[in-house]
Amino acid sequence: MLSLHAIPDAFTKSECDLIVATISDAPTDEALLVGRNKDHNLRKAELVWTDNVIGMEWVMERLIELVRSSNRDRFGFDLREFSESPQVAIYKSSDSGHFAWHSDIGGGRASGKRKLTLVLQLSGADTYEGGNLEIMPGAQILTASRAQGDVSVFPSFTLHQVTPVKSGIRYSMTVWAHGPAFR
Ligand SMILES: O=C(O)CCC(=O)C(=O)O
Ligand SMILES: [Fe+2]
Repeated sequence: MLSLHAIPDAFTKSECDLIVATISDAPTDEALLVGRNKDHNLRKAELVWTDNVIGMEWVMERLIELVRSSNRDRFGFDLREFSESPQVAIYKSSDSGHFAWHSDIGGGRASGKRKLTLVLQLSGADTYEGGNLEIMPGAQILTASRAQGDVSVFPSFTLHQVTPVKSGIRYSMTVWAHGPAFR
C-alpha cells in the first residue's frame, strides 16, 4: 500500500542533536506555505533552509540514501532530482506552532513536481507535547512515530498535518524528492 513508510532510528539521537545545534545560529524565515502565502491559521513555524547552512552536507547525503531505499522498497516512483533545499521547521508552543491539513504538491515550478515527502523527527519525544505529525492516506488517520531519529516517508499528495505544540519546541526536518507528473 502506498501509504506511510516508517524508518526507525534512521539517525541517532546525537546526530539529531547535532543537526539542531548546527542550524541554531542560522537565520530563520517565517514559514511560507506552498504557493508562498502567509496564513497563520494554516501554518505557524520558523524555517531554516539547510542548503545555506555549512556542516549539513552529510545530512543531505543520508536523506538521499533514505529516499532511495524507501522508493526502491515501497513506492517505485519515477524520481529524478531533489529540486528544493531541505528545511528544518521549528514549532514553538509559545506561538502554538502547527501546520493544518495539506498536501505538499503545489503549483510552483518545484513544488508541482514533489513526489515523495520525508520527515525526520529531530526532537526527543518527551521534550514537547502535541506536535504530532498525522497522515491520512485513506479513511484512517495514522500518527507518525515521535521517536527522535525516526523517519516517515509518504507520497507528497497525501494529506497530513502537524497538531499544535502545547509545550516545549518541536524540530523536524523535511525533504522532497521530485520527478515527472504521476501518470
Ligand atoms: O514538520 C512536519 O512534521 C511536517 C512538515 C510538512 O508537512 C511540510 O513542511 O510540508
Ligand atoms: Fe507537508
